[in-house]
Amino acid sequence: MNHASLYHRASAVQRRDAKQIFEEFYDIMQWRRDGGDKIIDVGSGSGNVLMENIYPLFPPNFDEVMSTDCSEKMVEFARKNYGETERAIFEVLDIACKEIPEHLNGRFDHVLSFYCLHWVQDQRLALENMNKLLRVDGGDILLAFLATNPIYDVYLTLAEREKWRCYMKDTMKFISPLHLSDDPGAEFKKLLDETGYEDIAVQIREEVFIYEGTQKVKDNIRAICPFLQFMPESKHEEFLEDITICVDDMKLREYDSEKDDYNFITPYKLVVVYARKSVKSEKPKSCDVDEPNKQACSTL
Ligand SMILES: C[S@@+](CC[C@H](N)C(=O)[O-])C[C@H]1O[C@@H](n2cnc3c(N)ncnc32)[C@H](O)[C@@H]1O
Ligand SMILES: CC(C)=CCC/C(C)=C/CC/C(C)=C/C(=O)O
Repeated sequence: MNHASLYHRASAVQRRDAKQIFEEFYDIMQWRRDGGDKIIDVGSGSGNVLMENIYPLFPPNFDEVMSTDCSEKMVEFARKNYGETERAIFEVLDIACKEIPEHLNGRFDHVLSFYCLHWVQDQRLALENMNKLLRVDGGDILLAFLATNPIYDVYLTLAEREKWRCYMKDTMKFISPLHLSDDPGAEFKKLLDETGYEDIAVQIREEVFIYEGTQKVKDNIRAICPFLQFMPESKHEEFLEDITICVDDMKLREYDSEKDDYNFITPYKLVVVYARKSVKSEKPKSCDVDEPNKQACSTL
């Protein structure tokens, strides 16, 4: 995704969900007693959700928030628009990178990520990297991302059509890894169990968002659709029009006679995750503890 200014204007559902979830989980997050919390946001995009909707909700004595994204254009846009905000820093970070940059290892108390992980095919690696970002003695993650969304079914339909097929190769690469899962919650919980987390809460929320007006839904799709970059700009409007017709075929488009326009009903499944970094207590190295039935030290 690189359309920072488009996304900045067309991200209402993302703003709504991120704010609601952060407010909901605020009290169970492990804020430091002495303040000084370091927070990283993964996949911040244009920065508006983090800086305008989440930042004002941080505890007053937090130390720093790092806004990150794999897209240099997004990070540049966020830094340009929010770079003067105190205690806010901006860095490029691909959460599915092979190795977390050394200066980020074990630096943070909290990892946040909203509407990003459905863009990441290797979610196991992403969770492993998030774990490395957290300080060695603990920390927590708060995530929200899509399991399913009707836009993915639209992509799969249009990718079969002769006129769009050549622009929509590797369609599955741009669809949430959990979109076709029978049990997205169990699948993701298993990943968390296997990547060093505990006190895990995974919820699959059935949500609905209504885009009022054809232009509004096209703007939102234009902001996030990964296939437009592969086709000439002269075909964009036709592609977007075909999407709205496909949505109509799915019975998700409703005519509003008062406005002489359409509303677009979007039922989606949102994965909401809270978890804490597992902190293995150091087992005593000594074997001189005289306890009954104590196993031989070799098995410590
Ligand atoms: C839909 S935007 C979400 C932006 C913001 N978090 C929000 O809630 O609106 C998804 C962002 O995730 C970024 N992204 C996708 N894959 C990523 C990855 N592997 N590492 C970091 N960011 C990634 C995209 O560049 C894009 O800016
Ligand atoms: C009815 C219908 C298909 C509406 C389009 C909904 C829409 C714009 C979904 C975007 C989902 C998505 C990938 C969001 C994101 O990553 O922020």
